[in-house]
Amino acid sequence: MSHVVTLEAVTKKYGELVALDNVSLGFPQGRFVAVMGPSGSGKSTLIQCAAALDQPTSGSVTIGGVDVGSLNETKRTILRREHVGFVFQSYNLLPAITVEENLTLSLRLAGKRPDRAWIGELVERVGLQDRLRHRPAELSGGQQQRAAIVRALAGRPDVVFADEPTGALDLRSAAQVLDLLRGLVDDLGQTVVMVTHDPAAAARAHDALVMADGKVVDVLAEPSAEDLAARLTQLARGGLAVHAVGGVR
Ligand SMILES: Nc1ncnc2c1ncn2[C@@H]1O[C@H](COP(=O)(O)OP(=O)(O)OP(=O)(O)O)[C@@H](O)[C@H]1O
Repeated sequence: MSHVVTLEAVTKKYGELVALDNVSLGFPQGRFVAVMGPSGSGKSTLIQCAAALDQPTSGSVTIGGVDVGSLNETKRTILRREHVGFVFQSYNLLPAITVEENLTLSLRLAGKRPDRAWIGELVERVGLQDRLRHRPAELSGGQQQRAAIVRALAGRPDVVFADEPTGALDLRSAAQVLDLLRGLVDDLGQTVVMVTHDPAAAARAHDALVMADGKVVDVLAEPSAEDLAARLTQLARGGLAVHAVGGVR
């Protein structure tokens, strides 16, 4: 199985605090991977390092075959722009421009010509054809998040990192966003890595990676919400038994 992003022995320290502790894993091409774990377990730090937003203290990260540690800041920015898409809990659409302009802004700033046919296909997939000329504030939260997903995919990234993408949404909108992410993986072969606190959301992923104390302590293939909730409860009580490893190395 080829990996879009690989971490080898990645450690991230903040002073004495070890936020990531010698983590080695790969995010496989065309899989939807959820990252779960108690607060402070290192989920955000893992994603920040895996997405080249932050540098590990030691170890290496490879994105699309490129060793991130070998790049200077400018080249890292270009690597992120060309290979990585981001979806945030708070959508992060610019309020003063239309939805359509938001979808292509970062491509245009990078001097790229947006692929209109591809973006049109994505817009249709997320059902926002009649919302393109509106400002983001005129859309519901679910619609704004669906627009943010189109924006993340507009440049055909190798991997999309989604940080609590359903955290601000009601149940129905959250389900639509999760269906959409899963469909992008199953139908288009997109690779998606999603941080979530919600076992039901993580259960829509192919694999769920469970973190505790800066380590990956479980990888559950085709996880159920019940199994994940039980595992998180166990971790909250201090249990660290290591379970069988599935599709994510
Ligand atoms: N910039 C920073 N400076 C100092 N400590 C940090 C910094 N960022 C994270 N940490 C610490 O590193 C550890 C891991 O934090 P991280 O944000 O990765 O956890 P998390 O699992 O994403 O938590 P949450 O679910 O609450 O968002 C925590 O102890 C946190 O306090």
